[in-house]
Amino acid sequence: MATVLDDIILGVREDLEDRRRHISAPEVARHARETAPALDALAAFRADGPVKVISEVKRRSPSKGDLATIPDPAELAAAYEQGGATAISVLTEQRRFGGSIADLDAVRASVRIPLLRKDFMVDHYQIDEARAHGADIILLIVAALDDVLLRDLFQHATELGMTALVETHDEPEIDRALAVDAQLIGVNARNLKTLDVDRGLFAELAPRVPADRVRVAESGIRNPQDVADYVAAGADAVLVGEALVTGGDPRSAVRTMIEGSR
Ligand SMILES: O=C(O)c1ccccc1NCC(=O)[C@H](O)[C@H](O)COP(=O)(O)O
Repeated sequence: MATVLDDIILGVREDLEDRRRHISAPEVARHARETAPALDALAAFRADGPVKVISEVKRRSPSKGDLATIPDPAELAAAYEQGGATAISVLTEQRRFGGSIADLDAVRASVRIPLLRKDFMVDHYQIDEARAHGADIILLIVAALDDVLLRDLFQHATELGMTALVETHDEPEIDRALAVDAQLIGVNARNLKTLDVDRGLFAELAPRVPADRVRVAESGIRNPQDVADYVAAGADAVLVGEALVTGGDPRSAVRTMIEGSR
């Protein structure tokens, strides 16, 4: 039976073919190479100081439906940056998350910190697009890729000077992330096949990720206590969406999460 992740990727591939008909792959690749160099996201995550927060622009989701309208993603991202976010994640998938490449452009124009294009990457074209629109980081979901494609997309991002956030959900996926030499490794508490969230998963899996890698706890983070728990379990960074877009004061929410983890 098809999983939620399978369905999302089916739609992503259809939308990708549409865009490819409008702007050819060589053209997007040329734009990607002509764009100002990507910011060094790894350096930002490895800098001294408290936990790093990746703050997400997220309108809706398969698990929760509508979360926030976010009429001005640039304003939201600026609030995140003022609150002390290390990076901004922009969900660009349209069908299930209500995002777009236009959101990426708007956010890029409003912040100076590294930008993650959060989407379901299956093709060089999407990585070129991400770079051409100012993203510094792309997401690679191990569960969505075979080893050959994972390595190929990882190498392509690296060649463009980008950082890949390689997302895992179990031990074999961590081993696959390590096999491509991923430096930024996410453990998603949300199972993308069932949408169940397990906040205890990070603590179980983190010891398998070498300490010289940046360990990111993703999803289901509700408050500063959750962040503190993840830091105690070895997280260098957390990725937060829903709690920030629904809380009403994104700037203080980011700041409180950082302060609460000290
Ligand atoms: O959020 C979902 O329901 C979802 C479902 C299927 C695939 C991906 C999904 N989310 C993407 C993310 O990874 C999250 O937006 C991100 O980790 C933030 O999660 P949260 O803080 O729980 O909003």
